[in-house]
This record gives sequence, C-alpha cells and structure tokens, in this order.
Amino acid sequence: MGGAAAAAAVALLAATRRRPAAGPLAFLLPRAARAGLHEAAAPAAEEEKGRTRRRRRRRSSSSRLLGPDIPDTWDSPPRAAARPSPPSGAGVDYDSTATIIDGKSVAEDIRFQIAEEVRQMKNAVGHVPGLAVVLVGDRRDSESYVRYKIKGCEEVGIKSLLAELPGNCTEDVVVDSVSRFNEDPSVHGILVQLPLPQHMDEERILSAISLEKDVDGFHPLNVGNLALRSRKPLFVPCAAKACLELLLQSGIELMGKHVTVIGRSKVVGLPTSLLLQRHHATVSIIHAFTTNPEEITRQSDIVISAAGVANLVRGSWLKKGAVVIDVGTNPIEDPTSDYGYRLTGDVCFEEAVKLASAITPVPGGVGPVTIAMLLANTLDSAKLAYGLATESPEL
Ligand SMILES: NC(=O)C1=CN([C@@H]2O[C@H](COP(=O)(O)OP(=O)(O)OC[C@H]3O[C@@H](n4cnc5c(N)ncnc54)[C@H](OP(=O)(O)O)[C@@H]3O)[C@@H](O)[C@H]2O)C=CC1
Ligand SMILES: Nc1nc(=O)c2c([nH]1)NC[C@@H]1CN(c3ccc(C(=O)N[C@@H](CCC(=O)O)C(=O)O)cc3)C=[N+]21
Repeated sequence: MGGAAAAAAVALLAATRRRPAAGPLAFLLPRAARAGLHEAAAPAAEEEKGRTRRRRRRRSSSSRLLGPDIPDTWDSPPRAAARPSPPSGAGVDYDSTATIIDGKSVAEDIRFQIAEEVRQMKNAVGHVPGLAVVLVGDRRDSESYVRYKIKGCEEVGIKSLLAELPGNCTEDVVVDSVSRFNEDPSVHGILVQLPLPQHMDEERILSAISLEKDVDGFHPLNVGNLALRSRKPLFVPCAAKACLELLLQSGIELMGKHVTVIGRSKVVGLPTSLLLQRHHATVSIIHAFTTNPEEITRQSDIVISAAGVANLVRGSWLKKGAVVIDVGTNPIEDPTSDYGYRLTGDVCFEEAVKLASAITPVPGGVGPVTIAMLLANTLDSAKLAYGLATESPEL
C-alpha cells in the first residue's frame, strides 16, 4: 500500500465504530460489492460508503484476532475417493434460512487491522514484518496457495521472500534454505509449503524452523504447548485459528457445545480439536478409521470438516440447526469451468444449507481467513522480535 493509501486507511480506521448490536450473524451476510484495502484511498463519497460498510462489520468483542501460537505415524487406510456428486443445486432456491458465513469479508477486516498495525510498527521501529515461504516442486495447487500468501503480504505491507526449489533437490538443500531464513533478522515467519515431495522427511524439515519463526505452528513444541492446558504456544496453526475466528465472530458459543472435527492432521484437524478444547467445547474427532461417522455428526452442535473428501458430509449427517464449518478444498472436474475443474468443500452444500443455522461456503469461507491468520501470526512474531509485545496473546 502506498503512503497516501496508508494514510487514508488510518483515517478510515479512526472513523470506524464498534459494530452495532444486531442479530448475531447479521454482519457476516454476503454483500454485493466489498471494498478492498486498495480502495482505502477512494474519493470522499466512496470512502463514506466504505465507512458505513465497515461499521456494519466491526468485530465482535468475543473474538481474538492477533496472537504472536506427534508425529503422525498411524497407517492410513486407502484414501476414500471423492463421493459421487449429489444432484446439482445450481440455480435452485435452497429453501434455507442458514446464514452463509462470509470468510472473504472477515479476512478483509483482519487484513485491514493488520495493515494498520504494520504501519504503526514501521513508524515505531523502522521495520516491517517479513514472511519467508519455501516452495519445493511445481504442484499447481501449492503454487496457487503460495501466490495467495504473497498477495496477502503485499496487501498489508508485510515483506515476503520466496525460495523456490526444484522437486528433485535434496532434503539438505531445503534445510539449508530454512536455516538461512532462521538467521535473517528481517524474516519473522517461515512457512514450508506442504506437501513436500515424497522422498523428503517432513518432520526433519519442519523441525529445522526456529520456534520463534514457526508461524504455521507445526513445530512439536508449539503443538505440545497447544495441547497442554497450563501452557501457551507461540503460534497456533492458521486454519485452526481461522475456524475459531469464524465461529467467534459469528457469535457462536463454544463452551459445553458438542463439536465434531473430521480429520486429525497437524495442518487442520488436530490443532482445531485442541483449540476447541481450550474454549471448553466437548470435542469428537472423526478420522478415516471411524465407523458410522454420521451417528457422531448427527449429535453435534457444530461440525468442522477437514478430510479432503468432496461431498463426504451429506445433509443426513447433520442435525437441524447445526453450524457447519467446511475446511475441505477439493478440486473436482467441471467441464463448464475455464480450468476444467472447480473447488468444492467436504460438505454437500446444497443439502447442508437446508439444515444448518450457519455454514461456510467453499470457496470464500475458511480459506481466505486462513491466509489472513498467517499474516497475523507473522505480525505477532515481528512484534515479539522488536519488543513491541512481551508474550503471545491469549488464544
Ligand atoms: N481452507 C483452508 O484454509 C485449508 C484447507 N485445507 C484443506 O482441508 C482438507 C484437509 O487437509 P489436511 O488436513 O492437510 O489433509 P490430510 O490428508 O493431511 O488429513 C486428512 C484427514 O482427514 C481424515 N480423513 C480422510 N478421509 C476421511 C474419511 N473418508 N472419513 C473421515 N476422515 C477422513 C484423515 O484420517 P486419517 O488420519 O485416519 O488418515 C486425516 O486425518 C484438504 O481438502 C485441504 O486442501 C487444508 C488447510 C487449510
Ligand atoms: N505449510 C503449509 N501451511 C498451510 O496452511 C497449508 C499448506 N502448507 N499446504 C496446503 C494447505 C491448504 N491451505 C489452504 C490455504 C488457503 C486456501 C484458500 O485461500 N482457499 C480459497 C480458494 C482459493 C481458490 O479459489 O483457488 C477459498 O477457499 O476461498 C486453501 C487452502 C493451506 N495449507
């Protein structure tokens, strides 16, 4: 963001007020056109419209945004292929009163706040946060996700560095790249994009990231501290934080609620279930060996799915009024799309939206908030490095 735009963004921030009390989810309803950060320097009339929109979307007081947060050795059964698609709901009136939780809007608010804090940091210490991304190989999906992360950095004024390594390089080359970023004082966060090529020892590479720069929160010590009630991790994995942020911002109570998490990976399922327990939810975990998963989800107030299986969660898996958070991001063939495929979640949206009280879409739900949380973790890391914070914030 340029100087003028940043100044306008500050003015805009100063003009915002807390969200007026409305229905708990009213401020997250989708809107036709959402002002991006780049529009902060828009002319006065546009700016006034932006202010009104932002006022409507102020964060709820229960949400905590910025925080500086076991090896998986089980054998997996053969991975279930994408389930057969249910009848297409395209163009159909869903006959639903569910709130569609707008992740893009939540992410935009978070980025807006981060941009302001980055500006303040620059004024205070003359430095901005830095995020280093290590990308090994040429998987198209990984390349896209890395692009989103770098674009997110640009939008909020975080410096980004990218190390692109060939898929056939050695593990040592990746570890060396991580080590260089560990030693670079302008880098506050290091992310090694997963999955890594099969010949590499993921645990070894992730453990090479210094604890203070582990903005993905995958370091065993960060995972362990997340699991222990008396401890606090430096960083919490971004997708888990995103799920909690969406629930809290949507005014959804967690204490004593039965939440089912589908998936137990270190990227999403495991940290999400641990974070939910810290918020006093009663958590059930479903994985690939679970029998009759639908019996568990049918009893759940909240279902969070991160299995990576398209259309796994059908309407019949949900109780009426359940809240559904769909983390799954699965490419499925679609000859009508420009690229020949489109992204879909784990949840059969057309069926679930008829039963749920609130639901995240894919795309436009958890994904953009995950990226925003990566920026938040990087900012928090830089705050600690420059002495602007003394400990990681509450989870
Ligand atoms: N939107 C976002 O921000 C993000 C989205 N994602 C998406 O989330 C999904 C999951 O990602 P990730 O956790 O990295 O994936 P993994 O493959 O590492 O883990 C998947 C988990 O789901 C479980 N699982 C797989 N199939 C089934 C099934 N049929 N029934 C029940 N459980 C099942 C597995 O069980 P087991 O442990 O027994 O093998 C495993 O624990 C993917 O679609 C990914 O693209 C990921 C990160 C962020
Ligand atoms: N070290 C590491 N950390 C990760 O956090 C990590 C990773 N590796 N490897 C892959 C998974 C996946 N993941 C996503 C992040 C954002 C979107 C996202 O922004 N999705 C958009 C859609 C994007 C599109 O349209 O292509 C959305 O849902 O709206 C999706 C998936 C993070 N992961």
